[in-house]
Amino acid sequence: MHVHKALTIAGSDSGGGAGIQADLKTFQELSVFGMSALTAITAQNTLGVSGIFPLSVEAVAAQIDAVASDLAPDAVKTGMLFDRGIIACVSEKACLYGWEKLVVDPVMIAKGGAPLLKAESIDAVKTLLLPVTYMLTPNIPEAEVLTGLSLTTIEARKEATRMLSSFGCRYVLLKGGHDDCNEYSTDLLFDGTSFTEYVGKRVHTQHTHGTGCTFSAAITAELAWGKTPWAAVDTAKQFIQAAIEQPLGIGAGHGPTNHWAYRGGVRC
Ligand SMILES: Nc1ncnc2c1ncn2[C@@H]1O[C@H](COP(=O)(O)OP(=O)(O)O)[C@@H](O)[C@H]1O
Ligand SMILES: Cc1ncc(COP(=O)(O)OP(=O)(O)O)c(N)n1
Repeated sequence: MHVHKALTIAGSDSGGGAGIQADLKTFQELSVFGMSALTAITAQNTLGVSGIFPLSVEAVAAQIDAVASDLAPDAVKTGMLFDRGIIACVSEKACLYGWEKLVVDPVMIAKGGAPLLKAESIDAVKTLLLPVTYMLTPNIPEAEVLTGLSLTTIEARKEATRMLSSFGCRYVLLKGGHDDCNEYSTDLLFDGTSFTEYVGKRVHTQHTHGTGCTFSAAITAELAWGKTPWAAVDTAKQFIQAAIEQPLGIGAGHGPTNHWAYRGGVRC
């Protein structure tokens, strides 16, 4: 049996809906062996983030080295990286270990407003991380911060993906979840030449905590299986659509998505 393996470098969400927890649940659901390097611990639930405790660069580097030197991930993803030191460390390790399939979800701000990336580190994302990125998966506000453009039209979004691609990443997937007034939630994949749209019916729900983490983890899992970027995004889109359409309804605030839904639902 060939075991497909993926590594997530991200923060812990104690509430289990986003971060490392969402990534590992998604890997498991897609039959990928999940491994992790924690960047920070957050005290978090469906009502918001009440504490952030970053780990040292040494701690992050040691986890990555332990995994990469022995377990050779087929694909790697990043989530909350918090500061420039951790971004620089991930960039160095990507070069050192020759990661070809590095998915970067440029997590900046949690839905409740808590900053998960220091504002002064945004430049490091562009200069250190994007040149080693295989697929970048920004949401609309993150793409606006990275490009300085206002992304209210489809033409502006295409322009933003072109600009992001010029920073060095191979593929850019601009997510449409924040396009709230639209009946559909459409994601745009740019391969350096052409665009592919992934369209999902918008679900009117407050249970969207961790959508970005779950979506990028599903893409990473499919890449670990050796799927093309287009096929990986297609499966991930089905995964996240099911996870949003069949919420668990737990917690008093923005509840998590349902990581069991794509596979057929929760055990009763
Ligand atoms: N309400 C929704 N209905 C359907 N799909 C959604 C909804 N919200 C987000 N998505 C999808 O979830 C994925 C994550 O997108 P998004 O929520 O924009 O990311 P993030 O969590 O990083 O802000 C995308 O495929 C997006 O289209
Ligand atoms: C530890 C941690 N990492 C990332 C996020 C953000 O996740 P995301 O998928 O963008 O979901 P929302 O925060 O937007 O619901 C997080 N909250 N915590």
